[in-house]
Amino acid sequence: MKKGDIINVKIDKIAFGGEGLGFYENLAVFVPMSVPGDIVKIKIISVKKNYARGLIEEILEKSSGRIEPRCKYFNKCGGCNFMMMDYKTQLDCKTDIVKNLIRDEKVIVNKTLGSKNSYNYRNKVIQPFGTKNHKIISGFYMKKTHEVVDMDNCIIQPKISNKIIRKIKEIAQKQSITIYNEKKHSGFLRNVMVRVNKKNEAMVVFIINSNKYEVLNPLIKKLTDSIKEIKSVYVSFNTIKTNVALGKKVKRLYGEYFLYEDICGYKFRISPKSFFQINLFQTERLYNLVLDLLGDIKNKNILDAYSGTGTISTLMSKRAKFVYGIEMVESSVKDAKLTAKENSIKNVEFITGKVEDEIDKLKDIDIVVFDPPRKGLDSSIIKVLGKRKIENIIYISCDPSTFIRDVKLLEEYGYILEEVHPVDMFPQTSHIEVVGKIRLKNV
Ligand SMILES: C[S@@+](CC[C@H](N)C(=O)[O-])C[C@H]1O[C@@H](n2cnc3c(N)ncnc32)[C@H](O)[C@@H]1O
Repeated sequence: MKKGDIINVKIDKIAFGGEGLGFYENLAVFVPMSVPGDIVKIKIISVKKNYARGLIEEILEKSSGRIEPRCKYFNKCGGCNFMMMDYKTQLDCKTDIVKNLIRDEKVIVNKTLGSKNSYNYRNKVIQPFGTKNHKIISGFYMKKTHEVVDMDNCIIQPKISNKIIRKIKEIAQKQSITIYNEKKHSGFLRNVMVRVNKKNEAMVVFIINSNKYEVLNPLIKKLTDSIKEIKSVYVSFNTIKTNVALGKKVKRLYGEYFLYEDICGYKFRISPKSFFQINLFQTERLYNLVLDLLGDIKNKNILDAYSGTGTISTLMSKRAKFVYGIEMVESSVKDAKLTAKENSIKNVEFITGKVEDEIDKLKDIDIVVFDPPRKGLDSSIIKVLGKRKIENIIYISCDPSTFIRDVKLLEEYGYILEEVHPVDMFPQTSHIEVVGKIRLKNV
């Protein structure tokens, strides 16, 4: 096989990362945007020793799970790479991907817990601005480029987020606000972040390429006058050449300091820089699943490692003897401490720092709940777990590949993975969240 060849292939399943996988003369062929059961005519774009990749030229036979994507930007944007599958097929594919990664009959892999709202769920969005024919546009970057797709309505975002961003573009255009040019590193307005809570209240953060924000004042006045759901406006200063949207410093320019969010009966504060789960309905289910997997913890000291704004710590505190939270983002820890105070919770302590630096200092831990970022656990943490022989671990992961890597390393120290629950936090996309229950052998 060589680049440029046109072949027909039947898609058997979806591989980790979201691409369809079929076989052609025993060679694995990956096909983006395909659905299991599709028969597709593809053009080969690369050939390696053990596999090839090809792009769909024509769908010869449609899978029964294939649907017409509801988003008009689907072909350009690339963010929702599962939107051409019906929701049941998306969930089945996610379960299958996790099973294929784990490849161990002894581990129970449960069916993926689906989301009631598979659209309009994404309560935090950051969009870059751009210009096209002198018109201000915003959206997401076109697949594998830094070119902004001009988008007025992203259907996985809440309607209010779309409305706010449309209004910002309209006002910014009238007020001749300049837009950041990545290549020249010039222009003022870089991105906007909108966070929305269950009550449909919004926080808007303008990310600017300047240390002076005053030019935003008339825009904010017009925006907040016309959209009453906006409860808080911040500016974030980001004057360096970087792909990271938010700058280090933020300043409140209008309204409240926080948004409040209700989760399982507790009120949590959300600040501009704090991590907060992006699909709220599923978050409650995720957290309840964690509580179920923990079982009876009334005599247990628990560590909530990577605790964010202290959501899981707070929920566990009701049942546990004591809970420690470790989190490196200061504003998140501040939010967590205030939540504990406001809810009169006495049996929690939040520590600002890196998990890898702090975990071994806590000597009385019975159980650990990990919820790390995509890169998973630092190898030094695995070594501490090996030495300390923690009886139970709950591991929440937004990247099953690093989750499996860490599980394999823990197995060398006598831990076993008992069960895994995929939870669909990110409908329409190939992203998968899993919760694993891990325990020490013979305990
Ligand atoms: C996936 S979030 C989980 C937050 C929280 N459990 C929740 O459900 O909202 C991961 C968190 O880990 C924090 N973080 C990333 N690396 C860290 C590290 N090395 N040590 C401590 N916290 C870290 C991030 O700031 C973020 O708040």
